[in-house]
Amino acid sequence: MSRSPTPPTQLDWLSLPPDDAGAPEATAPAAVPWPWQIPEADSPLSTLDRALARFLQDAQPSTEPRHAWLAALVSHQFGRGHACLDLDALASQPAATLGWEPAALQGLPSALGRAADDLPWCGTLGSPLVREGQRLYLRRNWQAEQQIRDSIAARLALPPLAPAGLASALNQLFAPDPLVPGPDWQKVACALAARQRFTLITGGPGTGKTTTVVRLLALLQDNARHSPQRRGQPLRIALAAPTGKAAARLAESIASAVQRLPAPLQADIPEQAQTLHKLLQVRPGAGHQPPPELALDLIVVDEASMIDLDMMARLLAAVPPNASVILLGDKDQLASVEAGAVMGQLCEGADAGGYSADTVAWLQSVAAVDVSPYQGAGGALAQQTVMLRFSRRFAGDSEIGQWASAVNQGQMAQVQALWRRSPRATAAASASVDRLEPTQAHDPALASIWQRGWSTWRAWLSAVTASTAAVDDAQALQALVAFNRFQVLCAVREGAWGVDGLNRRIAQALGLPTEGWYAGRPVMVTRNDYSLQLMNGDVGLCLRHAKGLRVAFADGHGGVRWVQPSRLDAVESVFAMTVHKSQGSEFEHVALVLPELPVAVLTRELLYTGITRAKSRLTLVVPATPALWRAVEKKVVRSGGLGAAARPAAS
Ligand SMILES: Nc1ncnc2c1ncn2[C@@H]1O[C@H](COP(=O)(O)OP(=O)(O)OP(=O)(O)O)[C@@H](O)[C@H]1O
Repeated sequence: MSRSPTPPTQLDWLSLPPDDAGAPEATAPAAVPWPWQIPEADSPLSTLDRALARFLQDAQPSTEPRHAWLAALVSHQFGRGHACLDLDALASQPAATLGWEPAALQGLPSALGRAADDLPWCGTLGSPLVREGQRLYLRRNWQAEQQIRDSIAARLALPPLAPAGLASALNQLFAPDPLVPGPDWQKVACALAARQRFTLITGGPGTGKTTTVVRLLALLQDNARHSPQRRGQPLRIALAAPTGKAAARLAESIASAVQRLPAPLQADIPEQAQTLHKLLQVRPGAGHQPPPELALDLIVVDEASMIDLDMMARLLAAVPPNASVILLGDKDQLASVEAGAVMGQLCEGADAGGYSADTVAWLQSVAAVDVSPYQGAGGALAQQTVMLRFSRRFAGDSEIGQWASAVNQGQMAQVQALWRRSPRATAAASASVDRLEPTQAHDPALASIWQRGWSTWRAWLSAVTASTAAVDDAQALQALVAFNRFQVLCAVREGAWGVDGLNRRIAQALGLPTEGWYAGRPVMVTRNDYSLQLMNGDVGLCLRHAKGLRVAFADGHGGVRWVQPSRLDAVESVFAMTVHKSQGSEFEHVALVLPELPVAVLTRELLYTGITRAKSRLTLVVPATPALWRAVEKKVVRSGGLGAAARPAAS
């Protein structure tokens, strides 16, 4: 079989150094038999995984077949979102680690971990693979982790900031609330973020991440305006999020939280947020351009759980070393689509706190908050990590909150009790969580869920389609708001319970065409389009505009952008979307549809993310309950070196 040349993207992906920087020289292929013992067609290894192994073998032949296996497995794990191949996990739990069926595992050689000891493609300057302890990386992932760790450590090592009058400002902004149990974590988060240049704030929906940050920004700006060193100059602040939708939502929540501040504190808080792609000038196909140098004093990034390794490394490199970085997110949500679980790993241990005696004493003195029950041996990062625990959205006996918490904590008995307690979806329109166990995808009860979910939007649509008048901007915005109140979320794309099939059947149930452009068609952009300024995940509605059929997108500034359907080459109907795509969005009412079988992607994180997209109503569509139980049991573990265990011990 001929050895195919390596595509340029693969070199880029390995982060190989230039030819003269120590890269292994190509030599004739070794005379060892190619090590795959399973037919290519049945192998869970992709062409790319094999190509990488071949490339390395060609460049620097090894007589040990297990070396090629290791290289292919590192690539395989990268493709599954892991930052590295965890050799311990591979040895102890190969099936769970690789996600392979028993038949595929039979082809796997034994003692692969031992073969990693003399792997020829790692260990030298610029080598394509890097081993750190029991973790084997593609060099680029290792570099990204290093950059993230170094940048965070450098920020945490700077002398603490000491905004004047911090204690009184905190007291002014955070009045005691007897309804909130335990320490005032919002006040703690604000205090810690004011003292150091890197802070992680994690919390479930409605726990007050935005409110806290807005109060922090008010406090810091007030301080800056009164600081003689700054001569009245406010801080330069940027707000960002990984997707267009998340950025728009952040801007909206910030604007509304600013309104609730005392008037003198409202000045100089930005109300525009941008995507990380735009801020960091990431262009598809542009290769690895150096990150821009951002001129700012502080950046707040929301939905940080969606940020992958590469993007986080780029972000931290772009922010000046003495500027503050505040990451907001929910550590328990689905990790990024691309490799890494940066937020989840950096926040490991956040539940327990792990605050040092110094931090506990400092918080007591400056914020009058007692976090001594959360004292522990966390490292420097733990001192700057806060978990907000009280949800004002899902407080008390909120059923969605109970579902979210039981699923998140893997409490199977509680999930089963909640399931039994939920009424059938069509019976009680007032229940905040209801459920349906359809026997087949054409179950008429499903059609009634879709019709009821979009009833306001459909009424609006029939009224405008009955009229010959064109739709104006205000009407288009109303239509988008009405449409976005309800959303069907699926765990998978394919099959009867996946996005593709459901989109068609929902359109039929609503009496709409299943193909082509028509007034009322909701679409989602599936690829970033920089010329149209549309981002992957943006949702628009096709409507009858004065110039003909146009797709209306909210522009994020209270206006509408109209785009000709013919210019949109990467869109799909969006009655249903995957839970992955829904990250960063919320809807009044969510119908969460599970597949019949417990497929690999159906995990606790996916369920939790889907459930928490619902603001006031959740309809669970579960054709077979074992899939639900299995998902609750299945927690995703992504291998990587940013977790607490890999970080330096307590400082
Ligand atoms: N300390 C507080 N006092 C009063 N209301 C608060 C407080 N903190 C948050 N809220 C209210 O709770 C709701 C949720 O707060 P916020 O939007 O800040 O949470 P979040 O964690 O950013 O939510 P999301 O999950 O939407 O990102 C808002 O209506 C906000 O006004």
